[in-house]
Amino acid sequence: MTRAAVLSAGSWGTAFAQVLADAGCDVLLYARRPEIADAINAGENPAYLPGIALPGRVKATTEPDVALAGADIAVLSVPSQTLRANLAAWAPLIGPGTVVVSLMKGIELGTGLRMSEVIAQNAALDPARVAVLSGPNLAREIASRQPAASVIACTDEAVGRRLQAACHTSYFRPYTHTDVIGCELGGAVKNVTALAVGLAAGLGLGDNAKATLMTRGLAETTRLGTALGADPATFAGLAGLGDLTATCLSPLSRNRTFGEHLGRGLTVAEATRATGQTAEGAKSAYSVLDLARRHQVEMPITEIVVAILDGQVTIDQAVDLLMTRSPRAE
Ligand SMILES: NC(=O)c1ccc[n+]([C@@H]2O[C@H](COP(=O)([O-])OP(=O)(O)OC[C@H]3O[C@@H](n4cnc5c(N)ncnc54)[C@H](O)[C@@H]3O)[C@@H](O)[C@H]2O)c1
Ligand SMILES: O=P(O)(O)OC[C@H](O)CO
Repeated sequence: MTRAAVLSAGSWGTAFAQVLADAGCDVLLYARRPEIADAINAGENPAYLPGIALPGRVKATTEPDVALAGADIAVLSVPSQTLRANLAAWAPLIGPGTVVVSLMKGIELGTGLRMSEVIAQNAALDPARVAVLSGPNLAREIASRQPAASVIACTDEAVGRRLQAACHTSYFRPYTHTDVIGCELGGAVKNVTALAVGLAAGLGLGDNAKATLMTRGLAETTRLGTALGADPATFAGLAGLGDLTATCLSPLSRNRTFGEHLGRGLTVAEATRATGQTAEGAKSAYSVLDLARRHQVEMPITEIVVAILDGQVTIDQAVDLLMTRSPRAE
């Protein structure tokens, strides 16, 4: 039987632990707080997924070494900006035969690194042993066993197929891919676009405005991805358009919700508190913009999101700035 360790027990880590268990894996979930580990061992994670009965095959521990000992697969699911610090403790515990899977959708501030790059560098792993799972995967829907598909990207196709088998269930359909760069960028940048769509919703703008932000957001994501070596076709797939659609349209999305709070007039601190869980786009907007500038890629929506987060422009001014950009061909 495949042994999977999942670190940590937030919304997506817990939901994906259930997917792995339903697919037949033996799963040990690492939780930082003992009360969360105890609750999971009693069959629920009320802090993150209240009302979801977890399968008995999902067990929890507060000891990362216990979770990782003998694991065939180590799944990492923490806020992106905390990954490096977490890896300082976890990397020495990852066994030589373990394959690492990133569930995270963010770009590291300061370095511009994708999460798989942070893992490969800090755990000294061959990139062929590091995979990424990304797609339209709202944790609450998946925890409720509603149908969803996703992409497992790994440069080693055989590793990708092994992981695919380890998490394929009647309600979760993973596809394989080899474009790790494209899948990771699709997941990280859609959070910034969803934040912009949330801003538009909070401001009371209509569906034309939201559709425009989504389409032009995907265009700027594709430009950045292509400049960084991704296959532009990836952005039309589940890890691109698929995830963008789910995140921008769903009230379950924390990034969209965060933007909506800002659009209704809350400050960044207030919107962060009101959202409660990780809204990666609030940080990744900065690292994505930094990457874009380094590669001379124009990303007007990301640029405006950063200007709003920094308080340099009001949301009304932002709409004006986007609408009065010089006319061009699509
Ligand atoms: N929730 C979703 O629907 C979903 C779906 C797909 C991808 N993701 C991605 O998965 C990653 C994790 O998201 P999530 O929804 O599980 O987040 P979450 O806020 O629900 O949980 C975060 C988890 O990380 C742990 N953690 C470890 N170190 C931490 C630290 N220093 N500060 C704060 N928390 C720390 C927390 O204890 C918690 O278990 C993100 O990159 C997110 O974009 C989330
Ligand atoms: O809740 P969000 O905004 O972090 O989005 C969750 C997932 O990434 C959707 O695929």
